[in-house]
Order: sequence, then C-alpha cells, then structure tokens
Amino acid sequence: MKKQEARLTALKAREAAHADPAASARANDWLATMLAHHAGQRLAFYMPIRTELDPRPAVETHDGPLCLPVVRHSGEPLVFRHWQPGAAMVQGEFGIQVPVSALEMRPEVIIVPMLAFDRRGYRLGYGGGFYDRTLEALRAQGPVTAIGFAFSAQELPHVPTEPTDQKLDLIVTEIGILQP
Ligand SMILES: Nc1nc2c(c(=O)[nH]1)N(C=O)[C@@H](CNc1ccc(C(=O)N[C@@H](CCC(=O)O)C(=O)O)cc1)CN2
Ligand SMILES: Nc1ncnc2c1ncn2[C@@H]1O[C@H](COP(=O)(O)OP(=O)(O)OP(=O)(O)O)[C@@H](O)[C@H]1O
Repeated sequence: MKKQEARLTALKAREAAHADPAASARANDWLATMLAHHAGQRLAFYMPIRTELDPRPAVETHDGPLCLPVVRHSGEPLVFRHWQPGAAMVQGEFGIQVPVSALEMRPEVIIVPMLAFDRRGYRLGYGGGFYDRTLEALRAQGPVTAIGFAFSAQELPHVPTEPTDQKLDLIVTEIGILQP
C-alpha cells in the first residue's frame, strides 16, 4: 500500500529529527508566533507519543482555553476534553494520556500530529482516519484552523491521498510556517 510505504519513510525521518532538541525548540518558537494570532480561541493540542514533535512549550504560551483529543471509537471523530495545568489524566486508547474531565469543548484551532506532510497541506497519520473525520465534522459546523506540526524532514514531495483526506490550513516546522 502506498500510504503505508510513505508512513515508514516519514517515521524514519521523524526519528532522526527528534534527536535534535534545537529543532524542537525552533519549531515551538514558530508555533508560539502562530498561536499569538489566535489569542482567545479554544486550542486543541496533543500529548506526544513516540518521536512526535512535542507542542507543549508553545501551548504553554497560548492565551485561551485548551483541550486534548480523545478516541471514543474507531471510525468516529475524536472528541476534545478540556485540559488545564495539573488536570487529572488517565491512560486512553493507544496508550495516550487523556484528561479525566467530562467537559467537552469544540476547538477553533487544532494542532495536528503527523507522520508525513506535503506542501499542498495533505498529511498522513497513523492511519485511523481520526483527524480527517474530526476536521470534516468540525468544518461542517464552523471555521477551524488546522495547524500541522512536524519536523521539516517529514515533508514528502507528494503524500498519497484519498477523497476523505482533509487539508491542513498551515504547517509549522523548525524552518518556519508554511501556508499551503
Ligand atoms: N499524540 C497523538 N495523539 C493522538 C493521535 C496521534 O496521532 N498522536 N491521534 C491521531 O489520530 C489520535 C489517536 N489515534 C491513534 C491511532 C493509532 C495510533 C497507533 O499507534 N497505531 C499503531 C497501530 C495501531 C494498533 O495498535 O493496532 C501504529 O500505527 O503503530 C496512535 C494514535 C488522537 N490522539
Ligand atoms: N470522513 C471520513 N469518512 C469515512 N471514512 C473516512 C473519513 N476520513 C477517513 N476515512 C477513512 O479512514 C481510513 C484511514 O484514513 P487515513 O489513512 O487518511 O488516516 P490518517 O490520516 O493517516 O490517520 P489519523 O487522522 O488518525 O492520524 C481510510 O480508509 C479512509 O478512507
């Protein structure tokens, strides 16, 4: 499968890039710059797993409510639960920490994790289709800004796509901000 090959290539690139803390710091500086334009808005971030780029340093600078994605069922959009520093957490699906909070939030800005991306704004994740379904549902309700966050080494010339793929509005890496 083409997507599967692309995932493997990008995963190796991400593992190598992850070893450089300076790249992570620069990416977070760019992300914080971007988030400053969204002050006051509800922001969804993610708890990094494996070698995902950690967005938390930039998220700490955000002026506005925060939430984290929760998998309810495969084949369904993610839901977002309110998070604040010190919030009680529990291990959710795929070993990812999720807030215990029952308070759900509709984010206006979403920091999206990824394995690979291209300059058209297409991305590849772990293959659950969670962010595609989630962005489709949220965009049907109102405006939402999807910010892909990854190391520049995770860029591919052309990510394999399907009709259900939702495009990112912005991509932030350690090199800067890309607007597809
Ligand atoms: N940090 C983070 N949080 C996230 C995501 C993510 O990609 N990263 N998600 C993005 O959707 C959602 C969770 N979805 C996920 C789906 C699959 C796998 C995963 O590790 N899959 C394994 C194989 C799955 C299995 O065990 O059968 C793999 O690809 O190795 C992780 C998260 C919501 N939260
Ligand atoms: N809105 C949708 N409705 C129905 N099926 C969908 C939708 N979005 C994605 N899918 C299906 O989900 C499956 C996985 O999608 P894809 O490979 O794009 O996941 P991914 O973007 O890598 O994963 P994730 O978003 O969880 O990080 C695909 O077979 C796709 O057809």
